[in-house]
Amino acid sequence: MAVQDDPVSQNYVGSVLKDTFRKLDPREMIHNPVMFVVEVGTAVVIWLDIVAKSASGRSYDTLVAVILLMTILFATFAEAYAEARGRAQADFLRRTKSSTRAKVLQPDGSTTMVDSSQLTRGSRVIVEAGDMIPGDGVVLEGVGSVDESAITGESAPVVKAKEDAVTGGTVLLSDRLVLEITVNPGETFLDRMIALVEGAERQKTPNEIALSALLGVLTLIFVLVVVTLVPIARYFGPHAANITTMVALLVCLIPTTIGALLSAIGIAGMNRVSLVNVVAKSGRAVEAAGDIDTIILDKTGTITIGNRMATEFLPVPGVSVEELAEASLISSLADTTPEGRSVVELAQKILHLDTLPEYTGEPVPFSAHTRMSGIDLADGRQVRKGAVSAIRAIVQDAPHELEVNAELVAKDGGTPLAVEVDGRALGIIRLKDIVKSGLKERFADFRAMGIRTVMATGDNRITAAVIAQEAGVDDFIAEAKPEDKIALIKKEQAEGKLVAMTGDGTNDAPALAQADVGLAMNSGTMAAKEAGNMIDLDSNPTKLLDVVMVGKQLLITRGALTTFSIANDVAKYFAIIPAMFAAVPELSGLRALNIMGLKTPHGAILSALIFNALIIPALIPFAIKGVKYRAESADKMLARNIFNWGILGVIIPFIGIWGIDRILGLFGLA
Ligand SMILES: Nc1ncnc2c1ncn2[C@@H]1O[C@H](COP(=O)(O)OP(=O)(O)OP(=O)(O)O)[C@@H](O)[C@H]1O
Ligand SMILES: [K+]
Ligand SMILES: [Mg+2]
Repeated sequence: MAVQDDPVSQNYVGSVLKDTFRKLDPREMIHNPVMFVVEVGTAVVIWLDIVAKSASGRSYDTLVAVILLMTILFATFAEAYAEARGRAQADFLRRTKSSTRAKVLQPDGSTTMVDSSQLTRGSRVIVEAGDMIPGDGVVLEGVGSVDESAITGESAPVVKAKEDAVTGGTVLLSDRLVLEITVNPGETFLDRMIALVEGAERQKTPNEIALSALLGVLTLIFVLVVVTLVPIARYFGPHAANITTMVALLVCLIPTTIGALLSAIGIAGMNRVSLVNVVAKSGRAVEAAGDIDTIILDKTGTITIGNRMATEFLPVPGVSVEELAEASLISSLADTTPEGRSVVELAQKILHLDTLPEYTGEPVPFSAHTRMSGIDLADGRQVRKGAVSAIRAIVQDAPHELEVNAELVAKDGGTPLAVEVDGRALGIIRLKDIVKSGLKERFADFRAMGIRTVMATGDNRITAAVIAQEAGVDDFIAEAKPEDKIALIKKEQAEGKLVAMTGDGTNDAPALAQADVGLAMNSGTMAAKEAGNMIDLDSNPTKLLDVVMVGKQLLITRGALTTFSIANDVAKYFAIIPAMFAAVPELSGLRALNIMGLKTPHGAILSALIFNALIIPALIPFAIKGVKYRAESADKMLARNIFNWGILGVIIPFIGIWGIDRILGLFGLA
């Protein structure tokens, strides 16, 4: 799903403008202490210096009031614009959703047609090839391929079988499924997702609250500084203590730049996550992603490409390839995993079978706990395939060659599956594991940022070691059951680290909930999606790496603009203080501070104030797009950003204020 380049099209201009003014409401503004002080200051200037002394009609006071008003409007605009972009993305998602007719299965087996909006949790529906899936649910019966491109933008169809989750709005391409609807109207996954992207549930994140509080304290200190300056200025003559000038000084000194952009930066961070097709359930999750110390990735599907294909049968002595192939085929007849299907295909090829043979029996599905799958045939035979250690535990005296062949496969980075019938090991199936391209570079980037990558796999040690080495992860754990993954997360967290992980199965749900950032796959089970704090609509596990990047960028953007904002105020201090007291002979020493050579006190104050206002819209693009950054350690990044944004933050206003002063001079205002 590609969101158009500039989602804030003409439709949004009206709402952005309306919101810009609506946000002036002091009851809303109070949540932003810095801008609230500006608003109060503006009201004071308008009241005392313009309304009360309206006869005088001094253009200086009026100009200051207008610039102050613009400063506040730029701030409310930044937030309104960021929100509108989020809404535009939400509308885009909503357009992909449409109402359909659903075939509801009645208890007596008959079907009735109802509108999809009438389906409730527990409704059972039948979906046939070509039908749109009428709501979020799970598959009860059948196997079919589903086109999820409306949701994910991914054109390759996804196979859905019993217990898989399906999403309303996607289309069944083949076969027939019986579904159980899992949500009530208005609560579908898409509904909730849209509400989230729309920012309806947006709350300030802990870091944002901490930074706002800090900015609030800083503002309070400057209010005290300026208030105590009033009697001093009065002493030197009433002119210097003009209320308008005092308010202008205050507004220049308090961190208005970051105060104006803080909220927009947070909203834009969530928007950027949704631009990579990930829905974050909270801004907090995006922020946590930026602070991650350890990333836990599973092997199959994340580090290696998802469908491991069977490529070879390696029988033990005394067993023919055909015999092993047949046992493998039988063990996989009921196995709907990509591994199972590829075993069936390879066996069919070797046995020259065009159609599948019929066997009756009780299927034993694969589970990450038993690490095997198979079938209990009606004739009494028990056929199993699975991880070599799991099979070894249920056979008598496995021949030495089983181990030798398993190692052969593992050392090649493949997954060996052992096959047994009634306690007799027949041989090994080689599943090919292919490491995804480009991962090594990404893991190197993370290492440079000080983030550790750990692969957690249910596979054997040797395969795990080979794949870990090839992919370039920092560490791995092998033969891990789901609870081992949780234990690993808890261990890292106990050391004070923030952990991110990705997963798709019901098995992964507890680990997703335990992790600080749990990215669930949209193709995964509902349990996993409920447990995670982010959902990847493309179901691409490597997306976690993008999410961490977006989180980092959010934190750096906030840090950079905070540094810039505070550095900026230094220059404004040098512009205003000498100008304020320029007419006082006793303070002629202050003239040395007038390094910009500003001509008149009013000109200096207006220039500083205009610069202070204009820097806000000038930085909106950085707030929305995020500042540029590269993969490096947190320390280096901090140092570089303080240098760039801090030094620039001091220099730029000197140039800007000087320039504005010259322009005002042309109009006789300075
Ligand atoms: N369909 C299957 N039938 C039988 N055994 C399987 C099947 N799929 C996997 N296995 C075996 O069970 C082991 C554990 O599977 P599990 O899904 O826990 O881990 P994995 O797929 O190897 O790696 P990851 O933890 O990264 O998903 C696999 O390594 C493999 O040996
Ligand atoms: K300021
Ligand atoms: Mg697996």
